[in-house]
Amino acid sequence: MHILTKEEMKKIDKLTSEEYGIGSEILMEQAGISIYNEIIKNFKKNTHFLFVLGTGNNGGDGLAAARLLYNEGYKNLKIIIIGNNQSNLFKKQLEIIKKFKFDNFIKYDKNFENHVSTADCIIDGLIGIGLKDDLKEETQEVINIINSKKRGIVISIDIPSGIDANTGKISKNAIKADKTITFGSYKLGHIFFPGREYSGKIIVAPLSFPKDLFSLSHRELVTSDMVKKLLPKRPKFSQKYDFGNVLILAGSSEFPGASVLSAIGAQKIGAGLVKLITPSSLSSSVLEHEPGIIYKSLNKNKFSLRDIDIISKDIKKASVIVIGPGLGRSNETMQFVRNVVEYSTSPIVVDADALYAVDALALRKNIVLTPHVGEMQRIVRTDEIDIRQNYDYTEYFAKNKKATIVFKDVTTTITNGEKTYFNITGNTALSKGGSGDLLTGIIAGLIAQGLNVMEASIIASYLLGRTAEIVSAEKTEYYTTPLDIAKNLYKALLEVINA
Ligand SMILES: NC(=O)C1=CN([C@@H]2O[C@H](COP(=O)(O)OP(=O)(O)OC[C@H]3O[C@@H](n4cnc5c(N)ncnc54)[C@H](O)[C@@H]3O)[C@@H](O)[C@H]2O)[C@@H](O)CC1
Ligand SMILES: [K+]
Repeated sequence: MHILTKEEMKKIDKLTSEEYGIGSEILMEQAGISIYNEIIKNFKKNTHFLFVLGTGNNGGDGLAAARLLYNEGYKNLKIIIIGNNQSNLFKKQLEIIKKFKFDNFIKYDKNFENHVSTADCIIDGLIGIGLKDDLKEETQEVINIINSKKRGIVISIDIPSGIDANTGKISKNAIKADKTITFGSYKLGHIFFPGREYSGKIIVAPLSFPKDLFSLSHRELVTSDMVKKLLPKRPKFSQKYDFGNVLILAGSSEFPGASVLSAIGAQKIGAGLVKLITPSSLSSSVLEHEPGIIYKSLNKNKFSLRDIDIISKDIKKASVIVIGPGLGRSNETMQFVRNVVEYSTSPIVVDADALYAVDALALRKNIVLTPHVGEMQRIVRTDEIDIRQNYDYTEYFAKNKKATIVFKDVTTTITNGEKTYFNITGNTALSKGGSGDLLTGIIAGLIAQGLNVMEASIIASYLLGRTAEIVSAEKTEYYTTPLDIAKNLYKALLEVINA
């Protein structure tokens, strides 16, 4: 599913009308029908509805839905219109609903609170993708009353009013919806916080938009279907060398655990051979978890420059390298990282401490950087931009550095600067030390099986998040650890494969 900016949505709207002859009036009627259909599935005819509408096309959709309900015998409907500048389509919808003899329009006055608190269902059609600048005071007030006095269910049309469709940011205030019915496809504001939270459950009504038009967006949501299609094949006539060779250069005497999780991740996702080389022997516990992993310790505290000579054969043999988890950040180790990246031509997953060397690395498209929020903010070297709210900056950075980035956050951004995928599976069970190391290993294990770095990152992010959801449904988000997730990865895999 493509994820659109408001500009892209407007362009698709325009092309649907101009190139395909399906005009905005038809689309608005369809929007109304899709809201109507969602409502009649869930509410009886005696339900008390309050439609709170602006005067743009978002409000027009609301009028269409209200009229359809009224016509079908839903008589307890009140409509309140906020604002003056009526769009042409809004005016038309207003004329139509009046022809149906609907006249229960209420004014915005001191009784508004009462209308809000007695409604079983409030439909928010104040503002959609047409939000401009900061919310006007009156609109802020209306939203405040709805959020604080509502008793019933709140359904937003297209996007909760007050949420910027391009960023998910709140403009002064925004409706907290239980459900949002959007049109054509997701907008970016639905998947970035706080918009994602304010949207509640999101339903996408396709309307008559031609599917081909959505490809004008280079951004997509990672879905189970997508993951299923991308999963590497495991032909019967094969052997371990067909599933690739993962080399993990990770760990130190100070941080021996991270490398273990990376190695387990690579093994559990199906890599043919996983070799973990660590400086310290403290990571040998990996063998208790997965004796199939090849483990080698250099019997020292941390990697340093000359270690490249000892492992050069391994580097040549590797179909993919992981470098970073638990390395520490000493100068010598950073030099080691730089040398490995220069020496190898294979795909490399650069994570954690190795990201500290990023400025000095010769990056290329088959190098994946996997920063979390703090690391990402640091590697883009600017405090002026809140990187969590500026996916386009992450895209720009990837393009500029010619690398692939997996920016791990509640909404994970996977981008090479040309195509971008957002993953929204996962929960707070992942906000724990070690889950990034596990992800890194899973990405590498998938690359080893022949996927490109983008494909591997898409699948790994989805599966990690989905497994966290499945495991914590049983064990809670408090209790679930990266090792639990690693051991249960098969559950998300089965879910995807059997879907
Ligand atoms: N784009 C499409 O293809 C389709 C769009 N439709 C609807 O049309 C909407 C977009 O319509 P419009 O472009 O008319 O815009 P909107 O209706 O989303 O927004 C304009 C309205 O919001 C008010 N507004 C904007 N900024 C404000 C602020 N800061 N404070 C207070 N009020 C503010 C304006 O006064 C106006 O009443 C979509 O969200 C969707 O609901 C649907 O009819 C289906 C098809
Ligand atoms: K809205």
